[in-house]
Amino acid sequence: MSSPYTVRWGILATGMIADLFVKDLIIDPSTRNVSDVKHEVKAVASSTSADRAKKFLQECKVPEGAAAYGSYEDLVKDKNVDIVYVATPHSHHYQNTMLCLEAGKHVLCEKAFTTNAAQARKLIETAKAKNLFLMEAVWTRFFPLSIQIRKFIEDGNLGAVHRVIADNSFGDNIEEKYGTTHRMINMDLAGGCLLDLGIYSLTWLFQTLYHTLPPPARKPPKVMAAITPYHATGADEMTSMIVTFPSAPGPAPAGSPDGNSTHSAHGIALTNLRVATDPDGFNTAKPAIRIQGTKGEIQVDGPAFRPVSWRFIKAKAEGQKGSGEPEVEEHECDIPGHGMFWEADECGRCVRDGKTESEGMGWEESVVIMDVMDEVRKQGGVRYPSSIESLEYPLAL
Ligand SMILES: NC(=O)C1=CN([C@@H]2O[C@H](COP(=O)(O)OP(=O)(O)OC[C@H]3O[C@@H](n4cnc5c(N)ncnc54)[C@H](OP(=O)(O)O)[C@@H]3O)[C@@H](O)[C@H]2O)C=CC1
Ligand SMILES: O=C1OC[C@@H](O)[C@H](O)[C@H]1O
Repeated sequence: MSSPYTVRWGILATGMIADLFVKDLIIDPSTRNVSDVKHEVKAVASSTSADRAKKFLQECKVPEGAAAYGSYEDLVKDKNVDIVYVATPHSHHYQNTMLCLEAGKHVLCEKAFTTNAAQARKLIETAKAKNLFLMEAVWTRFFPLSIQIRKFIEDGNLGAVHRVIADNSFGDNIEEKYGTTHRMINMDLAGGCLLDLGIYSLTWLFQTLYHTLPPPARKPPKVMAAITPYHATGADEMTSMIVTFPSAPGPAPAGSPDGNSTHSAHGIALTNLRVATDPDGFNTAKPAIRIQGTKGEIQVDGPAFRPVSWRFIKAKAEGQKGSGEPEVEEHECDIPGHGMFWEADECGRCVRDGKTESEGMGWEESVVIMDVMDEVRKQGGVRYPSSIESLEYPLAL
């Protein structure tokens, strides 16, 4: 057996998610039956101070030897780093990712990829020109659960998929919890539920209705949206989207016009900071996601960003509707850690194999999703400050 490929990581920022990501990186990959790649944290940078970076390394129990920097500029100069994980607020992804790419580093950038689709396109153009790997860190897509569900649909088990309903909402007293400056509702940091939480609802629509089609059959959807802004900052606190996909998995209904081998589907993507997916507040709603086809329904239990269970409920045949219990297949998918290591493994394999993008979360799909979010914000009248929507680089924010 050949030895595993070692992925040498640099960590840009030391906030909440960087902590969880690094703790996952240092888990032994054999605990998730992975033997072809392994991870080393080579350096961490904090824009606050080098001391903050040092403390972060200690708190995350990173093995001795990793460098601690007090600036992101220093991190990207480190020759021991191959790929940088960008874990700053949405507002800063474009500038920070560009910094890494310009320095010749591969990048895994947290969701939402950028503040708008134009920034995403520019980053991709840069990665392509420099032959560097770049991926939006939509970790949920790399869960075995997501892969199982996509395959289940691709294999035709749902028949024609006509509707997906996905919710990722946190019910909080926003005034008390976030005030006016927290990144969740701060317009200067591209806050609001759409980019932070709604991206997962959209992920479920896209990974089931779009990604399950062969690439030439994927058609960008149309969206109708409603947004309610937070009175204190203008960030979106309630966002509901109806997304129409012109082609969706499974056969077209009998009698469809000649040459129309496909059919459309509706996706309902919901996100909200005032009411939760689940009133118990832990977001474990059963289900948070419903994927509905002619042969039955997949239900995925919440939270939409970290689900561990799903079921298939078989549609009853004509004549049997309304009688007896439905046939149900239950699936449990344990996560040996937080679950961010699967996306990290994917990055490692792509870098090892000289790929610039991942099939699981490809560039085109990230851009189409950003296009949808741009349109949602346009319809809802939400605009971030021009500096954080700018394509200018470098720009001090
Ligand atoms: N995949 C997932 O499950 C999750 C993903 N996320 C995503 O991760 C990103 C960061 O979220 P999270 O870790 O919760 O955020 P935090 O506020 O906890 O951390 C963000 C970090 O970014 C750095 N930073 C640089 N500039 C700024 C600035 N102007 N204001 C605030 N922070 C700044 C800081 O690190 P330093 O001082 O060290 O430079 C800060 O600690 C977002 O894109 C979010 O959507 C968040 C939570 C879960
Ligand atoms: O990505 C995320 O998933 C988990 C949430 O707690 C967090 O706010 C969000 O950024």
